[in-house]
Amino acid sequence: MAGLSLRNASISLVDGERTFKVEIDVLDVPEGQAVALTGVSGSGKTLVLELLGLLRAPDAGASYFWKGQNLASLWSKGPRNRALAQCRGEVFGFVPQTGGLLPFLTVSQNIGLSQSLTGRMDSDWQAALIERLDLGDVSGLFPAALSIGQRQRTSIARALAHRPAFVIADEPTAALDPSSADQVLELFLEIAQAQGSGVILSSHDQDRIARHGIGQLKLAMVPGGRPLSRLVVV
Ligand SMILES: Nc1ncnc2c1ncn2[C@@H]1O[C@H](COP(=O)(O)OP(=O)(O)OP(=O)(O)O)[C@@H](O)[C@H]1O
Repeated sequence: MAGLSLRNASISLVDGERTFKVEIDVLDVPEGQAVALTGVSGSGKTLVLELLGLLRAPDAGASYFWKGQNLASLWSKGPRNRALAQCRGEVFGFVPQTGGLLPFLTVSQNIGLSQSLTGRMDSDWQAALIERLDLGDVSGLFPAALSIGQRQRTSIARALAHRPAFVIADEPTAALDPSSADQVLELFLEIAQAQGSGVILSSHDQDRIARHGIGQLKLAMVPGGRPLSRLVVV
């Protein structure tokens, strides 16, 4: 399969008295398609997105491949090694849950960041994103002066600007009203599809995901003693 292929992965968090584990037997993300991780709050959606985006190491024994490259092995030289950071920056674009914009950069500087970090400068594409995401009037403003929707659209533009193979978006519409959420999601999926990026997003809102025709992977808490969540096919 062309795309991301994760097998036999888990993430274990132990923090004093608190423990939490997510288990994933199989997770495939085809290139150029969108999938959504759903599940209740606290079921581990953000953790799995971080694992997929090389922001968090899986437990030992996981297999994680893209284009024949073993992405899981990139962690073997530590979390700050250059190959890991380079792969993360070049293959993925991120839309963090809170927007994650740098407060000291303007909208257009924030959007240009992913291009300058990867050396993929493309001012025409940057201008097209600003126009498509309706950010022209605010492109010179700093994030503090933006509405939540404008921040979210800026974050989406930044994640797409370097044309990553995959865009990872953590609850990209959670802070928006229902009609803006539908519009932003539609636009996001349309632009990602136009440039051939795969999209992996998380959402609480299974109805919205279904309405947009996005395939779903659900994280479900396993009943019983210890906090354990497992990915199930829905
Ligand atoms: N350091 C830690 N030690 C133990 N458990 C942790 C630690 N950090 C996070 N967790 C637990 O990991 C679980 C998964 O968190 P995560 O943020 O991935 O959930 P989520 O599904 O994205 O939630 P939400 O929808 O509310 O954003 C939570 O139950 C949280 O309590």
